[in-house]
Amino acid sequence: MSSFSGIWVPLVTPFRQGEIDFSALKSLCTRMLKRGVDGVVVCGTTGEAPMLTKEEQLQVLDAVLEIVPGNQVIMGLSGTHMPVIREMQDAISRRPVAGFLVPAPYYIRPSQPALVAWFTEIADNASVPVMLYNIPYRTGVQMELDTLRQLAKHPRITAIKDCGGSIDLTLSLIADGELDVLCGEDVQIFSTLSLGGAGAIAASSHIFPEEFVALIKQFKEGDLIAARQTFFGLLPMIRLMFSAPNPAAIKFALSLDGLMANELRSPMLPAPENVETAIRNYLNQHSR
Ligand SMILES: O=C(O)C1=N[C@H](C(=O)O)C[C@H](O)C1
Repeated sequence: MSSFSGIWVPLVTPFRQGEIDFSALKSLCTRMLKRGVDGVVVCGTTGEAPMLTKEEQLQVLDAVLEIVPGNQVIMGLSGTHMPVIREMQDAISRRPVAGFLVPAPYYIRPSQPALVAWFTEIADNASVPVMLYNIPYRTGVQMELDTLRQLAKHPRITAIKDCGGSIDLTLSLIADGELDVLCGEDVQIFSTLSLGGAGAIAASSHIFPEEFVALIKQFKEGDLIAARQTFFGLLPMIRLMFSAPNPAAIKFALSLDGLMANELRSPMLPAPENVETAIRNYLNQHSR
C-alpha cells in the first residue's frame, strides 16, 4: 500500500469566460512538477469542486493525468448522496490515480457511527488508498479521535488531511502511527512537521512551491533552524493567501504571473481590492 508524504498541491481549477481553461491547468501542472512538488490533488476545496459538474471533474482529472503521473495524483471525492459517490468512484477508478481524498458529507452533520459507516462503504469500494479529509469548519461535522482510530483499521484508509485545528488530535494521530498525517491547514505546517507529520496539502504552495519543498528537505535532514527560517519566510505569504475565501487570493496571485485568468465560479468572487493590492505589493517585493 502506497504512503503519502511531502508537498501535494491542491490544484486550483482555472476558468476563462466561465469554461474550464484546460491549457492553463496543464501549464500549471508542468510548473508544479518542475518545481519539485511530490504530487497534486485534483478537485479539492481549492479546485472549487462543488462548482464543477461530475463530468467536468473527470475532464479536469483527465487533463491533469496528461501531465502528471498517476502515482502523483490524488482525486477529491465529495458529496452527500452515496449512489452518486459510488458512481463517481467507479469512474475515477478506471483512471490511474494514487488515492481518493474524501471529506465527511457536508451540511448533514451525521453522528460518529454514521461517519464510520459512510467512510467504510467508500473504502470497501476503493481500489486505491483513501485519505480522510477532516475539515469540520467546512463540512459542519468534526471527525473525533475514536472515529478516526476505528477508520484507521480499514486496510484502504491510509492517510488523513488534517484541518481539524486541534493539536491534541494531530499529535494523537501521529503518535498512533496508523495514518500518514498531512497538514491541511497551511499555517500549521511547521508544527505538524515538527511533530512528525508526513507532509502537507497546502493551497499556498502554488506560490513559491520550491520553498515548501525545501522545508520538507530541511525537516528530513533534521535542520530545524533552517526549517524554521523557511517557514517564517513563507508565513506572511500564507496569511495573505487566506485573507480572502480560498482560492480567490491564490487565483489572483497566479493571474499576476499570467498563468490564468482571475476567475472563480459563483458563489465565489475574486478577492476584494485591498487584498489584491496587498498581494501585488508583496509579490513585487518577494518574487523568486
Ligand atoms: O483544497 C484543499 O485541499 C485545501 N483546502 C483548504 C481549504 O481552503 O479549505 C486549504 C488547504 O490549503 C488545502
